[in-house]
Amino acid sequence: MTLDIKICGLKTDDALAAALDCGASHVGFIFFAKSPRNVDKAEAGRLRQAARERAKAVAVTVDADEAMLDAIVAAMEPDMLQLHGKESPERVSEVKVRYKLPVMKAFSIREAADFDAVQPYYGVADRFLFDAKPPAGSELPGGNGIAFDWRLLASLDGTVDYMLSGGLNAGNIGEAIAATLSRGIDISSGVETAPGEKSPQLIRDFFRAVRAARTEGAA
Ligand SMILES: O=C(O)c1ccccc1N[C@@H]1O[C@H](COP(=O)(O)O)[C@@H](O)[C@H]1O
Repeated sequence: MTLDIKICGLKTDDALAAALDCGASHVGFIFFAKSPRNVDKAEAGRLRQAARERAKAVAVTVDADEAMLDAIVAAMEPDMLQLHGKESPERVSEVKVRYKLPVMKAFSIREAADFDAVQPYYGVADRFLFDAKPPAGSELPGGNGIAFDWRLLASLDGTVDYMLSGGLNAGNIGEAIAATLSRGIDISSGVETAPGEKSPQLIRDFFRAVRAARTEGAA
């Protein structure tokens, strides 16, 4: 089974190049003013050019309105939208119709009951993303470097297409892959030296750890 790998929160040419050279399937750009990974729309548009034909460019937004989404889509021509706020199923549908792009809907998970919120989005969102609940006081709905209990994912039907995120890094990705049926993984702060500062070396280390885990799992 292929495993999609998304490196999120990219802002620089060197980090983007490392992600693409390592074989990232998705590269993510954050449009959320409070995030240290927030990127200017035009700059994201410039960066995403390098990803064409190599990886899917994902625009990450949080409860964005039409004006903001219109501007992002026009400036960077994403291949996919990641909705990381409290967008309702109706809102997800509207966004899909308006932009004719696949939508990945993010959910915050801390306990089994948090998966109850997912049900209304089946058949609406193209993919799910399961991230940890932000810690109290955090202004970020994602990118907090916190993992949730991956064993909770066992309650999901094996056919559910999701990306696993939240607190992944080179040290725990082997355990995460072994513990879940995830078809995709998504990492941001685990390949940073400081909030918003991506490290090409940590990106390479992460891919090396993924490959080692996959080789081990296949043996
Ligand atoms: O990374 C951010 O700053 C961010 C801001 C707003 C919405 C989502 C954000 N990031 C998402 O968080 C997860 C991964 O986080 P981490 O690996 O735990 O740091 C990923 O889905 C990002 O797209």
